[in-house]
Amino acid sequence: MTSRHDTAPAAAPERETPAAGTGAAAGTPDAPAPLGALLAPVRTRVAAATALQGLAGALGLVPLICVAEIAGALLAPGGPDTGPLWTLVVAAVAGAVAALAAGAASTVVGHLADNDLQLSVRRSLARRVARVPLGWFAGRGSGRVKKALHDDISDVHSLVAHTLPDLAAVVAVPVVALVYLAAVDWRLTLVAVALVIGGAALFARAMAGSTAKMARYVAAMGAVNSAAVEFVDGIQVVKHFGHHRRAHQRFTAAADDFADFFVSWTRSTTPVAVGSFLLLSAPTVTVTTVGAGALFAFLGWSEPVSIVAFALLAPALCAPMSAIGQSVQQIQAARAAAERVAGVLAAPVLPEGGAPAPESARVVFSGVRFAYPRPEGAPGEEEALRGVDLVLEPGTVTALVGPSGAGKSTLAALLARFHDVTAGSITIGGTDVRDLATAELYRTVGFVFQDTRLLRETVAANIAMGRPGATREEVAAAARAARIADRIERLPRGYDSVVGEDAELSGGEAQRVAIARALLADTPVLVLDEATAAVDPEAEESIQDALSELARGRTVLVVAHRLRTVAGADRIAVLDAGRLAEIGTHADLLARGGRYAALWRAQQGEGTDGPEGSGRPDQAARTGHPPTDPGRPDADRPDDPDNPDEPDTPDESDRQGADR
Ligand SMILES: Nc1ncnc2c1ncn2[C@@H]1O[C@H](COP(=O)(O)OP(=O)(O)OP(=O)(O)O)[C@@H](O)[C@H]1O
Repeated sequence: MTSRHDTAPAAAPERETPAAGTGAAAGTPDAPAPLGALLAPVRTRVAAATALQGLAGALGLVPLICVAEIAGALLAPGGPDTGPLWTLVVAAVAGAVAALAAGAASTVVGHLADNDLQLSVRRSLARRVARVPLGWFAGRGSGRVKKALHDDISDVHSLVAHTLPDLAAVVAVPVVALVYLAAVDWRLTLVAVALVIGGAALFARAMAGSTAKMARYVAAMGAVNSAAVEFVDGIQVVKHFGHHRRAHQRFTAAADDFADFFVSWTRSTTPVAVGSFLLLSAPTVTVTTVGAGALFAFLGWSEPVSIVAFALLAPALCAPMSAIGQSVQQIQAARAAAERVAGVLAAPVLPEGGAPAPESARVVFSGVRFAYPRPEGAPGEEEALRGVDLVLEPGTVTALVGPSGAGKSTLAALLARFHDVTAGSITIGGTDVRDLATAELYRTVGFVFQDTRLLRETVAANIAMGRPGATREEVAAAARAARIADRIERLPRGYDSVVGEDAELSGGEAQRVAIARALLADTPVLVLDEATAAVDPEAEESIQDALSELARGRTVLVVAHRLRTVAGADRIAVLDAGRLAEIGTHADLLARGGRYAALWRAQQGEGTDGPEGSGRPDQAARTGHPPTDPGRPDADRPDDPDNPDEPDTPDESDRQGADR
């Protein structure tokens, strides 16, 4: 196919705004750190909120300063000076009111900025997530998006709306207090500062090596968690095989190890940490400075009245110390959160084309190669598909079979563009799937996979997702065709029952709702993953009937793990180690005596055939297609590769370019 795509990497990463429209790519040398990039759109307002909170903290000291000044005026050595009294009272009240107003303004500005930031980040995430390949979600994508949208944004919220403004107050309050107290009495100020320095030094000692100790703490906690999960998750196996004592011992050993480490850590740090908190506590600072003030007054070094200022304001010097530790932790959490958000915002997206709807439903896989993206730093690259050529003719059912890991699901997922091919191309009606807009692609290709997800909406809405605007009659007709209408009508509110609330559907029922959705979507091309491996025979029968209905008249690619369910397909393509090994009808392939015949015999031997154990594929019921050739003798004995009556069909794999 077109050379443009032949050299294009899978899902050519197209970098978008890394963080809320900042226009710089995180991770590049000149890019701002993710947190800076994330906050850029609201930087001015965050700065304003921070400044206002700092101002509020400083203004909050004004009443205390005024009280100290009033005391100074009333206790003046030459007798009470009532002159500045009213001015000081007014200043105290004005300071208190202004502090409240600045604090409130900071809260409003900070929260509005945070609100806009959350909205823009969530929108950016939603835009990005809508354009990443569906295959991205199969990895760790869903969890990452959930964390980015919820937990990480809440960490950034704490930073913008609370931590940064509070940090400003934490810095402004001691600075203003220090300046005022130094002006009142520098000797007493030195005493207070000595306490702060002593407390901070002890705190630093208590925290020495805390990074390594924290890592050990996390590891020990992780060991307890995994032992607990292993114990609970594997309880059935463990009990069955009589290993409960060993599993229990592993859990208690991990818990003991954690407890021992924690006790030794706290034992070594507690005395120093407690000393630090004692030195920095308000009673210690007050008692010490007041005591020192009394001594200094006795020695004639200080005015006795300055004791009042220190009694009121010295605690403000060290009160914020504990808040700083907490703020630093929150900033670290927000930085990590911003990195994760930037990671999701930088997820590779699928480039889209604008080609018109394909004119036919003929699908051509041409030299398709694909390797899953490896996690960063992981060595090597193993191809899941190594050059597959395959044509799906309109209106036919093609089954993909082969051993586990052969690449069946991968090939099917590429047609639904869960990923883009690494090399080669996939066309529908001659148009490369990469040239179609996503909406056009999904109007053309429908899929029903084993892992069915229904939204927490009404059953009708879940089915109508296949065709927005479908009438209730159309929804009900699709449900009938998908053999799920009876079950829906028995729900408390019928089609208006909400999935997960009053519509608790089993896996097989959810599967049929998905089939009804696909029926309503009425796409000319369908990708089906055999979906009946885990359901009981009755449900399997219903699902197969529904699938047969769905397959009628479309170009269908069905991934099959159990051969009997697809023995009636128009063609069966056998994949092996990422290559097309054989292709033909069930009868052709049995006659060929190759890999398919071996797989078929192996599955017969496993007795996986159930009622069809005789080897008679119930062709019409399985795929909605008539048997390949009901008149042929082998139609009655398709499992017999040695059937002498089997016509020697040409090996279609040669035409399909198999075994490249
Ligand atoms: N998300 C993924 N990331 C990395 N490698 C993957 C991923 N999914 C599948 N693979 C690998 O790609 C190869 C083909 O897997 P695929 O699921 O397509 O095989 P399959 O034939 O459908 O197997 P099964 O019958 O067991 O479902 C395997 O080696 C598998 O380990």
